[in-house]
Amino acid sequence: MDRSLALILDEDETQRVINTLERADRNHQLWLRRLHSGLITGRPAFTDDILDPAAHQRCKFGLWYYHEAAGVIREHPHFTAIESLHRRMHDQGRLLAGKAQEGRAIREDEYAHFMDLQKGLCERLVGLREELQVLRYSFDALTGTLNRQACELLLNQEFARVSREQETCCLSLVDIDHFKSINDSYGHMVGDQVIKTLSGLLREQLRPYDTICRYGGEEFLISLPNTDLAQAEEILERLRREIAGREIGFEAGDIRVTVSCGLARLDTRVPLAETVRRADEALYAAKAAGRNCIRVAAETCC
Ligand SMILES: Nc1nc2c(ncn2[C@@H]2O[C@H](COP(=O)(O)OP(=O)(O)OP(=O)(O)O)[C@@H](O)[C@H]2O)c(=O)[nH]1
Repeated sequence: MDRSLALILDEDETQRVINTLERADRNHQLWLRRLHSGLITGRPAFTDDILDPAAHQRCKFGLWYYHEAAGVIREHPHFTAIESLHRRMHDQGRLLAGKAQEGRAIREDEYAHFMDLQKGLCERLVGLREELQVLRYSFDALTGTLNRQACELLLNQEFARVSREQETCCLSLVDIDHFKSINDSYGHMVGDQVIKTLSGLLREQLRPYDTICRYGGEEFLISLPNTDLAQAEEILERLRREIAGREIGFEAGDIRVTVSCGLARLDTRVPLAETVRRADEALYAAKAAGRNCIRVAAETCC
């Protein structure tokens, strides 16, 4: 899964992008059928979206690619590769159509080149669609944040990136305090709404490039890229204060919640699971210290 997609798209937006991509693909298949039909029947009546030198921009697929496709997927490697393949395929298709119209024979290698470009384009479209489908099932149904499976995938990518670029990154586990008593007092439905409201607060308070995922029932894992421990502690402290100061309004009354946070610097010298374990230990220490506070894991000693 591509990290940039996961950070920017949400579930509805992902579905919308998948729908427009599928429509563009269907339109491309229709275009391909018309071209082949003209080549095979010997009665070619090719239209402008085949013969025009700018046909790759004027065909329905081109209109999707150049005008409609959502901004975030434009950066994706599959998406950028599609441009060149689609344009070159149109160039080659125009050559084949021109020959057919003039009654000239199409060489085998000319046709094979066209089909290679079409195959490449098809592979890239399938690849992009598969990534979006994976992303579609990566969101937690209640909160709309990433689910645990997606989070583990992203964290592995983050781990590789941080190792490669020698960047600093911190992980934090954030857990609602005494959540059982909220369920017990107000019922599970209200408990669910508290979890949902908290995830909204996390998104509101954190930076767009921070990753938030629902790691367990009332527990969130946050990844803070490009952030050292002191900065991360400051961010979490602001977050903790903001949450403790908010009243969440329900029919049953206003509810205040607090959170405890365990924080650890991502250490690329040890497996990723080790950093998550240290963050979890720090969270346990925050609970033991009375809750509504942050504890920072000691650095790994090697
Ligand atoms: N409403 C709701 N409750 C959940 C969900 N997932 C887990 N829980 C409940 O969350 C509660 C967590 O309780 P504990 O692990 O004892 O923790 P706590 O009461 O928050 O206490 P501390 O973490 O020690 O402050 C359990 O009662 C779970 O049933 C969920 O998705 N919705």
